[in-house]
Amino acid sequence: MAAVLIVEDSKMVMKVLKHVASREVLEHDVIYAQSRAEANKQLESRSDWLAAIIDLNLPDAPNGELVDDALEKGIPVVVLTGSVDDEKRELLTRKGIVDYVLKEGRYSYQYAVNLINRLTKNQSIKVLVAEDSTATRSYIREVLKRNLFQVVEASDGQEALNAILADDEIRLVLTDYNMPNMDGFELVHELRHKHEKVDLVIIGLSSANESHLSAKFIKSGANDFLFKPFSQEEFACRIFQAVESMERLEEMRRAAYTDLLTGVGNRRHLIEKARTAFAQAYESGNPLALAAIDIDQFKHINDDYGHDAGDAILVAFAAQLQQSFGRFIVARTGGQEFCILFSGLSSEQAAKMVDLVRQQVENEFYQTSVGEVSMTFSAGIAQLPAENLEALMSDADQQLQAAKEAGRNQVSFT
Ligand SMILES: Nc1nc2c(ncn2[C@@H]2O[C@H](COP(=O)(O)OP(=O)(O)OP(=O)(O)O)[C@@H](O)[C@H]2O)c(=O)[nH]1
Repeated sequence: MAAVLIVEDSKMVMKVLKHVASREVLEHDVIYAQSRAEANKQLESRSDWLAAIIDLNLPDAPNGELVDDALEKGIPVVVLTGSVDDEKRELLTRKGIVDYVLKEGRYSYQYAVNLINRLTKNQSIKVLVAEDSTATRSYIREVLKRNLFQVVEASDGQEALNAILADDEIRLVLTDYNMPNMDGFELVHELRHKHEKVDLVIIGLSSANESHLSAKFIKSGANDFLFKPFSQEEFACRIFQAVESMERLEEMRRAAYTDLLTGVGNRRHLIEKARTAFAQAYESGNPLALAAIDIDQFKHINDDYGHDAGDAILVAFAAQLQQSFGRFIVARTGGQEFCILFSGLSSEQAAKMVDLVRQQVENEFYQTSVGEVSMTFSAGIAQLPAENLEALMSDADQQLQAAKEAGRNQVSFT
């Protein structure tokens, strides 16, 4: 667990910071100090610092000396300051801090702490900078690195395109317009053939005297644009805003495709995945099977042990399916019904795998708040050819009914 240092001499401000940090910074050790001497002792005691929030004026460091100490150690710093003017802003930017926050009340402390969480997430975001000017590229790289992003660089559009096609982890692209081999618009066009706005955020860079380019960037498919030259402050704000909206969309998409109770995929997830799996199976001639799985006599379980116990069993069973069939597509498609899409397997091969889990389940007890409960399930499995997912599901359902009618706790397949 990396550490975050918070240094503030005012007891009242520290109280607010502690309150906010204890609620918001959950992934790190948060260490507090009230002076430069105390903070430096802490800084010496370990080396895994993620970042620091430091008051610019401390009794034993009245001119930001502790900010310099931390920056010298390569620790990203968010500065707390009582006032700011152009001169101070310029000085702080030159020092290479992440950001400064005016001590204006609760919201500003919340903002400072949020920046720590932003830095944490930035560590796993890869950004590609496509820019032919070495000076601008290295300026952008420095600002991105200061904010803990991973940075990949390209000096023209073609190089950028190749890098992105070869690396799925690139989530954000900053692209200049004027570049050799392929310009920024062409790059955006090419990228939008493959990546939607939520998968890959693109920000165009254009000079203020070419203001028409900004709208053209957006029309070509960029998410946003920035006029050059930009201040570090503006740049970071725009990047954060773009990344946060990507994360929000991602979260919405995840929620739309996830079953709320069990956390496995829902019917929509299955339908979405099946579309690609069907196309691949028909193209390659590889087999594809679908299992419809239904817990036996689930109504009795609810009646005998209560709805909460029923829910606990659904959660545990879904986790078991996910663990056993994680490399395939697992979805909860109804109350006590689950489906598994087996790409590359015939229904006979899938049936063997499902039957192993069936045997495991019949010999197991599930922990619930009212004690241990045992259960069984039945499964029906069908395979291609089928016209579409609905037809395959209907074939699998017929097999499931056959398994139920034959006495439950068994697997039937075509
Ligand atoms: N606890 C709980 N129960 C649910 C949920 N969704 C559906 N059920 C219950 O699942 C039961 C399904 O009952 P039936 O369709 O009669 O099927 P069954 O009792 O499993 O019987 P067979 O399928 O014939 O073996 C109903 O009692 C539903 O209320 C859920 O999210 N949580």
